[in-house]
Amino acid sequence: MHANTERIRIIHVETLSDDWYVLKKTTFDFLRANGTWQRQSRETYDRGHGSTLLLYNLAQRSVVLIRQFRLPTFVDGYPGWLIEAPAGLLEQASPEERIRLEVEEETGYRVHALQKIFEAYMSPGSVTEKLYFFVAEYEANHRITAGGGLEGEGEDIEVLELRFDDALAMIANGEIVDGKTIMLLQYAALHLFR
Ligand SMILES: Nc1nc2c(ncn2[C@@H]2O[C@H](COP(=O)(O)OP(=O)(O)O[C@H]3O[C@H](CO)[C@@H](O)[C@H](O)[C@@H]3O)[C@@H](O)[C@H]2O)c(=O)[nH]1
Ligand SMILES: [Mg+2]
Repeated sequence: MHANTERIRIIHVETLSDDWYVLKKTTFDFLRANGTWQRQSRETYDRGHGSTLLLYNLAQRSVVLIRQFRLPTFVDGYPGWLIEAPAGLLEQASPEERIRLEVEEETGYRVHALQKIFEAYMSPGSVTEKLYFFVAEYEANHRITAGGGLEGEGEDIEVLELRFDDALAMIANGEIVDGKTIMLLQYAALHLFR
């Protein structure tokens, strides 16, 4: 088989929207496994990469999550308030640097030792974004502000400290429907709270 890059020839890139983030339509020739070329076009939405982190406390068997309004889920017919792990877009910073700032801004907790666990494309058919996943232990006295996010950016974030078993049950009963948060809680069930 041909090297992967030899199987793709970009023909044309059109910017459909360039406002807050960038939506492009790319036409390309694709060499199929059977050796024939096929012309295709796909839209890609580029909002940069992001990072997310689960704060957990083993002794208390608890985690810290946030609740915030997410318009895309609202326009899809969901009530709109999602329970999530804190997360943020990288904006030129490193994933680790960014998540420390973001967790503090959103939850009020200062992050001490953190551990990178994996990276994942969250919606690879349409969105270019890759998310960097971290976990970190927290203690009550690591909380240095109320958190809540940046009012000037429209953020109005509620901080939730939950029993880990309740958080897991909320995946099963549909109260937690955010992909990154489900991945972090399941990682915690497999590797942290045993
Ligand atoms: N004006 C305007 N502001 C926007 C728009 N889209 C996002 N913002 C603002 O941009 C900021 C982004 O906040 P972050 O905390 O950096 O990112 P996030 O929205 O929490 O995203 C995180 O979670 C996502 C969902 O899982 C991830 O996709 C993303 O990578 C990141 O980790 C927020 O203040 C948000 O209101 C927009 O279209 N217009
Ligand atoms: Mg955020």
